[in-house]
Amino acid sequence: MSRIAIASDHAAVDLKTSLRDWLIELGHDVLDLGTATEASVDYPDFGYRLAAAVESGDAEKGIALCGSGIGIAIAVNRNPACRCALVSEPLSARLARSHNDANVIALGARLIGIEMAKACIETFLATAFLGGRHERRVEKLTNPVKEPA
Ligand SMILES: O=C(CO)[C@H](O)[C@H](O)[C@H](O)COP(=O)(O)O
Repeated sequence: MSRIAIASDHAAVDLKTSLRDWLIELGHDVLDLGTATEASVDYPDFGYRLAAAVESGDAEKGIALCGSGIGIAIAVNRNPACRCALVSEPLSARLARSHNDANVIALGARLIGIEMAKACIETFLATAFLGGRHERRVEKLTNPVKEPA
């Protein structure tokens, strides 16, 4: 089973710990990149750390968490190796994989409960990229065109 990196700021540390333990119980290889306590930290540091793990191949997929999920999603997406989708329900998690080939999802710990977070993650991990017409579009995300058609 491929490795999953998980990272959060202080606002999502409790949810991260619960999700990490749940994923390990399910048999996943989980790389916990912090934070480890409720002491206030800056979400970009953890978003960049998670993105670097995906970029290097240390992890195939990532789960990024902060209070809203917004800040850490922005941070992860600063790394061109990552396509991070902020999701709050499983349909978005499925579309993020099937259409966008997202390799990271972001969740807002102050906005969703643990059961919804688990449902999003299960769908994210179980859904394959559809390819086809979506391949061309994802390629344009990887290599942005300066003058779009
Ligand atoms: O990045 C965010 C908002 O886009 C996250 O929700 C952060 O977790 C949040 O900003 C942290 O806020 P705090 O008041 O410092 O706990």
